[in-house]
Amino acid sequence: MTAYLIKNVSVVGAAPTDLLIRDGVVAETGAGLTAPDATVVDATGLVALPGLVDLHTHLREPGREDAETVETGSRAAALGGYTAVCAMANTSPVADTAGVVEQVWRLGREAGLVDVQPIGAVTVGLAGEHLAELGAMADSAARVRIFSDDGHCVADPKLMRRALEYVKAFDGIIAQHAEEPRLTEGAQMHEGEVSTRLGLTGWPAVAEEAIIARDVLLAEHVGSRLHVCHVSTAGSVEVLRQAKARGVRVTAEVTPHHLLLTDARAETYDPVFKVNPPLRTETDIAALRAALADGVIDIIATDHAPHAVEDKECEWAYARPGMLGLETALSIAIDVFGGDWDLIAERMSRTPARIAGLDGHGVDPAPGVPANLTLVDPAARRVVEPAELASRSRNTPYARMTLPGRIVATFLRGEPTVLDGKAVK
Ligand SMILES: NC(=O)N[C@@H](CC(=O)O)C(=O)O
Ligand SMILES: [Zn+2]
Ligand SMILES: [Zn+2]
Repeated sequence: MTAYLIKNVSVVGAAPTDLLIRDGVVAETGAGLTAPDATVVDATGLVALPGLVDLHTHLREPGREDAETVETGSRAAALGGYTAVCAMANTSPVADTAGVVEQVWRLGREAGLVDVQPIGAVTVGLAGEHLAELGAMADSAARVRIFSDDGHCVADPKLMRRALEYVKAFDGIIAQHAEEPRLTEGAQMHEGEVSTRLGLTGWPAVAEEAIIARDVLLAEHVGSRLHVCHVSTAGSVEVLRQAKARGVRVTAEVTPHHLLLTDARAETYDPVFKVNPPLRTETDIAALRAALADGVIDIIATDHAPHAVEDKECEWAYARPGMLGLETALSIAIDVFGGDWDLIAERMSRTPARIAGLDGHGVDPAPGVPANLTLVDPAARRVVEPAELASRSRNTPYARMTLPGRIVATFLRGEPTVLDGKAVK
C-alpha cells in the first residue's frame, strides 16, 4: 500500500498542516512532516474535508444500466468528493429482498470507488401494499438500516406505522418521499404563479407538508426514526421545526437543486428542470437555506437521478423527473454557503454518516482515523460540461454554468480514487 504525504492542506478551514496517510489511516498530522517512502501531494491552497456521504443516490443497477451502473455512479461520486453513498431501492427488480440489496452491495465493493450502502424498499415492488422483507434485508450481508420507497410515497398511514414499528427493533430508519399522491395527480411542476401562466398541472406544497406532518406524528407515536427525503418547501421546514422542538426522532435532507433553482426554470420547457419534488420559489429557497444553517434540515443529499436521453430529451409532460447531482453538489454548497467549511463538513459528511451509521465515514482527518477524505480547491472555477461527466447520463441542470470549487483528490481508506482531478480507475 502506497503512503501519501499531503503537504500544506487546510483541514476543514484550519491553518495549513501536513497529513501522512499510511495503511488506510491518517498516521500523522503536523507541519513539516517528512516520509521518504510516501508520494507527496502538494495541497497548498486546498481544503481537506472528511469524505462526503450521500444519503440519497440513484445508481439504477440492476435494471437501467443504460442510465447508470453502480460503477459509473461510484466514479461520479468519487469525483464529487464522496467516499460513501446510499443507493436507493427503486431499481428493476426493486431492492426489496436480501438478494437484491446484497447484489448492489457486492457491485459496490467490486467497483471499489466509494462505499455503496444499499437502501431497502419499504413495500414489495414499491407498490405500497405489503411490507417488504425488512428483517431479512437488515440481516443480510448488506446490513440495511435505511428503508425507502423513494420515487413513491408510503401513502397508507397504517403501512407507514407498521414500517416505523418494525425497524425500531434494529434502530432502522424509514426515509419518506413525502408526496400525498391524491394531491399530485397529473402534476408537472410546482403549483403557483408560473404553473398557472404556463398552464401546467401543479404539485402543491401542501402535498409534501401534509405527509411530513402525518409522519412526524406517527414517528412520535411509535418512538421510531423518520427521515424526510428532499424537503422542498418553507411550510415543510416549519412542520419539522415544531416536531424537532418536541423531540420527535426526525431528520431531513435538502438537495442542492432545491437550494439554488426556482420554478421559473420551467419557462424554458427544458425537461432537465423537471424533478420530484418540483423546483419551488425564492421564498422556499430562503427558508431551506436558513433551515440548513440552523440545523432544522440536517443534511444535503444529492438525489442524484440519472436518466437515459430518451427519457429526458422529450416533451416536458413525458420526461421522467430527476437530475444528476453527485459531481456538482459540493460546488453548489460552496456557491450557497461560501467557505463555511465546518457547516459543509457537518451537512455533507459528519451528519449523513451518523444518520446512516456508516462507521469510519464522516470523521475529520486526525491521527488514527480511517483516511476517507477529499481535497478541494476552493479558488478554482469550472464550467459544467455534461459530456465530460463520469455519470452515464447527461441530465445536469447546471450545463455550461460556471461553478466554484474543484475536487482535486479523494481517498477511500487511504487509497486514492481521484488524483489531479481525475478518477484513478
Ligand atoms: N427525484 C426525482 O425526480 N426522481 C427520482 C425519484 C425520487 O427521488 O423521487 C428518480 O428515481 O428518478
Ligand atoms: Zn423522492
Ligand atoms: Zn430520489
